[in-house]
Amino acid sequence: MEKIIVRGGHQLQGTVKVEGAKNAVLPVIAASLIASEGKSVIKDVPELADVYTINQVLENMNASVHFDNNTVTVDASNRLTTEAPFEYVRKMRASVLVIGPLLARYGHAKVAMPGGCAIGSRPIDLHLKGFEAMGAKTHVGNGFVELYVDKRLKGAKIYLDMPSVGATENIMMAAALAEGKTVLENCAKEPEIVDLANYLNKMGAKIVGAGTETIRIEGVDKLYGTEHSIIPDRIEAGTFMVAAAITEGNVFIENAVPEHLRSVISKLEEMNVIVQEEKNGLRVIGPKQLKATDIKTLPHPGFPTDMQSQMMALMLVAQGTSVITETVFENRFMHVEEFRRMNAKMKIEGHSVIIEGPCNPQGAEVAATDLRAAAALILAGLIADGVTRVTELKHLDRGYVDFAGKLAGLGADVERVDEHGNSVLPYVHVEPINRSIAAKLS
Ligand SMILES: CC(=O)N[C@H]1[C@@H](OP(=O)(O)OP(=O)(O)OC[C@H]2O[C@@H](n3ccc(=O)[nH]c3=O)[C@H](O)[C@@H]2O)O[C@H](CO)[C@@H](O)[C@@H]1O
Ligand SMILES: C=C(OP(=O)(O)O)C(=O)O
Repeated sequence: MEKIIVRGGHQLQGTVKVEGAKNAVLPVIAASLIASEGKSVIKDVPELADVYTINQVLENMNASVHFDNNTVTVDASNRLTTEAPFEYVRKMRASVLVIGPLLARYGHAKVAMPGGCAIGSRPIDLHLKGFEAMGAKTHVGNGFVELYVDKRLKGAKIYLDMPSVGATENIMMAAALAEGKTVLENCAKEPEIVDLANYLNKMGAKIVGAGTETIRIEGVDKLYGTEHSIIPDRIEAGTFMVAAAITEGNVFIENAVPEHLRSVISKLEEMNVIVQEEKNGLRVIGPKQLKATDIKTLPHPGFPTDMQSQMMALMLVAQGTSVITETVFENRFMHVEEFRRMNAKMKIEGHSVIIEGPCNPQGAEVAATDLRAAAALILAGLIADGVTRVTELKHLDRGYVDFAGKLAGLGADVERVDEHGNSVLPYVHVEPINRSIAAKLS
């Protein structure tokens, strides 16, 4: 079993470059299924396990997919099959994003039910309600959800009970090729929604209002392959902002987009961190003494749940009592137990965690419970006394390209090793063919 070994006590300095956003590229690749003519060329694609998974989902449906040099090319002009089996959906919930494109193009989609995961139950009822409003019939059975529509989806007025990112994306993709107009209200406003709408519009769709709470979509008859560059990953950027802050470092985070990170910047500033906007990125300077604060996770532009565990690591060493309240996912505190193994003083009360700081973090053997928890435990390791060993790196590889290598490049003592303690190449440097096989097997 591979581990990341962190020896704490190094200030981070230098420049780190942010990759394309995982949460933007997954729906964009899924949306490529909708182009019945021409190739889709997607640039600035990060080499993540999740990208390999979504590529396999598409290949399994008979689309031709090529991934090289941070560019994914999809040719979906063949006749596709319309099923996504459990082996993919189990690994990555975003696999359900193929439903919208398939249903719109073929009037049929069959996808394994995603089930719960380490951060909550994560149903897809809002996706299904949206498709049903557009005329689809839904059947759930034998672990699958199957959707049909006679002839073509019809545009509809749809109100989302909550601003779900995935439901907004799935319905927007379906509506792009539906007959007539769709008005989607109370939708998610994340930058990744805007990126997907821009991509669909380049394919020939007519979508306005993405990034606001009402999106209007005029359905078109056909969509075509196009070229698109993925926006930078605001969560990877935020994670490195915390890395700089927690180590009293001074790091330039290249490609970080300040407009995507307002809530994170504001909370870091409340904690005494200096954040400077520079050309093409953000500089973050960690203070001698961090100050406690409170955070409530919310849909964008509120504080992102995907930054919650990293901020918890920062609060361990802040002066005073901090409170984090999680409102997006029902159970995203699995990492609290792992932080406690590192001497954190934390208490869970309902949907909140109370963190008594500053503690004196101690190195320990800890297990990543989800993707962001993996990063957060490594961040805590950067300032812990002694050695921290983080296992369950399959979570980390879903969302961070060479996290250990990038931290080491900033001066951290971080190394990825195999079960014998030998240094190993990060996921990104393993030969593509082996990565692809590894993704299939894991
Ligand atoms: C690949 C991707 O982009 N993942 C992101 C996406 O996940 P995802 O799209 O799954 O997140 P959603 O915004 O849909 O989920 C938000 C909340 O709504 C609930 N819900 C959602 C859909 C539904 O049909 N019914 C329902 O009850 C979920 O259980 C959750 O409690 O947005 C999340 C919230 O910002 C991020 O943490 C994830 O990193
Ligand atoms: C929860 C996350 O992703 P996913 O929705 O793909 O599980 C995340 O990126 O932190």
